[in-house]
Amino acid sequence: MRFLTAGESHGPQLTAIIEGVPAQLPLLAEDIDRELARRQGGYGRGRRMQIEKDRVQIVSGVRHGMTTGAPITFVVENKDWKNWTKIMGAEPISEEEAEKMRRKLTRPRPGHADLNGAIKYGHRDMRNVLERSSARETTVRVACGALAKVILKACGIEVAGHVREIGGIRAEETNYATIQELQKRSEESPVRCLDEDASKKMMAAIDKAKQDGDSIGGIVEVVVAGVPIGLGSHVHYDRKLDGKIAGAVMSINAFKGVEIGIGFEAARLPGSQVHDEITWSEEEGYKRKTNRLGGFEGGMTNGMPIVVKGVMKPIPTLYKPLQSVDIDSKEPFAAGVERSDSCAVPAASVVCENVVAWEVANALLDTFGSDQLPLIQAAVERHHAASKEF
Ligand SMILES: Cc1cc2nc3c(=O)[nH]c(=O)nc-3n(C[C@H](O)[C@H](O)[C@H](O)COP(=O)(O)O)c2cc1C
Ligand SMILES: C=C(O[C@@H]1CC(C(=O)O)=C[C@@H](OP(=O)(O)O)[C@H]1O)C(=O)O
Repeated sequence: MRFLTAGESHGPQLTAIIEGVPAQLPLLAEDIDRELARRQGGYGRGRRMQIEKDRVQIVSGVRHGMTTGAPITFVVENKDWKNWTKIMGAEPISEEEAEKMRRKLTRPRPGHADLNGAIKYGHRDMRNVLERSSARETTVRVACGALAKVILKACGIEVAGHVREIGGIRAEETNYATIQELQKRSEESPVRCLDEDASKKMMAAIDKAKQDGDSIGGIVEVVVAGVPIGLGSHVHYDRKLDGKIAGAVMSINAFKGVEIGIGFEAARLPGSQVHDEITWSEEEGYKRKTNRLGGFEGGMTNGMPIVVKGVMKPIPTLYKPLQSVDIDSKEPFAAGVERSDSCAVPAASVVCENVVAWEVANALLDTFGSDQLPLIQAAVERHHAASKEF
C-alpha cells in the first residue's frame, strides 16, 4: 500500500489517497473516527482542539462498508477554515490586505520549519511553510493508520500505545498482561500513562509548564502483538521492517529519537543481557524467554511483540518568547504566540501507534499478498501453523 496526504492546517480540508488496499475488508467511517478522536484528546492540548471535531468522509474505494480494491480517499474538514477563508484563499491578495489580516509571517519561530522552508522554497511569507509543516497533517496520517489497524485486527494483530515519560517524570508501573489491558488502561488516563501516580505528576508538570509559558516533551511506547514471524526481510536494506518503523516514527512532527526494544540501553549491557534466548513448545512453537530486542532480529519480526519508543521534543511555540529575527527588517524580536498546545505527548502517542500500524500492515501485505482479505487471512493462518512446526 502507499498513500499521499495533502492539505494545510487552516485550509478547507485534509485529504489522503491510499492505493493498494485489499478488497473485501469491512471498513466503516467509525473505525477511522475512533482514532481521530483519540488523536485530538490527551491532557495539554490547546484551543484549536476545541474548534475541530475530526470526522472522516470516505469518498472513494468503499461501497456498503466494504473495500473494493480501488484507491480509497479520506477527507477530514478543518472547522477552523471558516475563520481563515480569506487568508488561506487561492485568490491573490494585496500586500496591504495581507498586512491588515496580520497573518503574514515574517518572523520565523525557533524549532519550526519556518526559516528553512522559506529559504528553500523562496517564500517571503512563511505562512506558506507553517501551514503544511503543522502537525495538523497527522490527522490524515492517523486515518491511514486506522485503516491499517483494521487490516491488522482482521489478521489477529493488535496495536496499542502508552506514555512512558513526560517532562522527566517516568512511569514506574508499566506492566500489563495483554495488549487489550494496555489499551484500556492507557485510555483511562488523561495522559495515556499506566502509572496513576505518575499520571497525576505529569498533569501537574504540564500545568506548570503552561503557567510558566513553557512546554515539555516526553517518551511514548507502541506495542504490536500477534505478529507473524518474518515480516520485513534481512535480504535488502530497504526491506528491513525495524528500519521502516524507525523512519515512520521519526517522521512524526517533533519526534527526535526512536528505540526498538531496550534501544540505547543495549550499548551499556553485555550480550548475555541483551539477546533473547529461544525456546520451543508444542502449544506455542518458537518463543523468546525475554523480549529485549523488541520483536526484531535481522530486520524481521521474530513473533514476539514489537516494542517501539519515540522521543518527542517540547512543543516549539512558547508563550515565553524565544528570540528570533524578522526576515524583512533583520531586527531581532521575541516570538509571540496566539495559541498552542503546551504538551502534545499523549496525542502524539496515538499518532505513533498509527504510523507503526501502517508499516506493519504494509509488511504483512508484502508477505501475504494484497488483493483480497480472505486470502490474506488464510495465508497468515497457514504461516502461523507452519512456523510452529518448523
Ligand atoms: C500531535 C502534535 C501536536 C503538535 N502541536 C503543536 C503546537 O500546538 N504548537 C507547536 O509549536 N508545535 C506543535 N507540534 C510540533 C510541531 O509540529 C513541530 O515541532 C514542527 O513542525 C517542527 O518539526 P520538527 O520538530 O519535527 O523539526 C505538534 C506535534 C504533534 C505530533
Ligand atoms: C491542529 C492541530 O495541531 C496544531 C499543530 C500545530 C503545529 O505547529 O504543529 C500548531 C497548532 O495549530 P493552531 O495554531 O492552528 O492551533 C496545533 O493546534 C492538530 O493536531 O489537529
